[in-house]
Amino acid sequence: MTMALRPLLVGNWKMHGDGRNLPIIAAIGEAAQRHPGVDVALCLPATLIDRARDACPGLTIGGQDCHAEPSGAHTGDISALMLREAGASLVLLGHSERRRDHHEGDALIAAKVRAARAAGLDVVLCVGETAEDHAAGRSADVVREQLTRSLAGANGPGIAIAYEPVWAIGGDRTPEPTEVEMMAGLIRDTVSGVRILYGGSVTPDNGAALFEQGGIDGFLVGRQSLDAGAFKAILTLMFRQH
Ligand SMILES: O=C[C@H](O)COP(=O)(O)O
Repeated sequence: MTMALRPLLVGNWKMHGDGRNLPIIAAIGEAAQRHPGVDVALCLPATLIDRARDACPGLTIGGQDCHAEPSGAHTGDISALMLREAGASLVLLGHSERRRDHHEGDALIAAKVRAARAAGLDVVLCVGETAEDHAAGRSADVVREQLTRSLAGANGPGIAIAYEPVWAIGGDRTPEPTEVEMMAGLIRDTVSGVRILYGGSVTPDNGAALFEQGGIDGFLVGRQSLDAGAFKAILTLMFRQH
């Protein structure tokens, strides 16, 4: 029998937000307290982590990337230990925007996963195929390979996998819930004991069907996490269905 895992809702603010947006974070923190059956996290720009931690002690705060080394001559980078010290307890790794903008490959991402776990951070590892791979019917192969190479054996409750088809991010297109369910099954068969999230253009409108039929444990939400009302609506639909 498969044990039900606690639902997890993660917001990713990407390179958005400054001190003026702390009230949004506080509103999300309050909503999270009212929905104790769902774990809620916000992955923020590093500049906001300590202020968000102070403003919302109950909310899980995450970073959006970390270096594979604990310290060193790496101008502009941030280590997992630094994120932890600032107040983060999880980190997103392998997001397709990091793979695209910084040419991150699976071996580097695996090293970052190891560094994050060694620093005591939970990890949300992002995987997903491009539009080209999707059109060619290679989604399952691509995701299986990314999982195997980027995780390098890491598994268990400190890891969540976000299935984010690259072609669904930042637009208004999502896969059918049945397609998400198939990929969630593949991920579950490849890695044990992890929570599985779907990410890519999630909204309060499409979230219910994806959550109900997608075989997932939650969402990784981009744009709609910058809008406290929309993010709370997604949280509410997960809570209702749990
Ligand atoms: O990390 C979040 C994803 O890239 C999804 O972003 P989006 O919800 O704006 O499409």
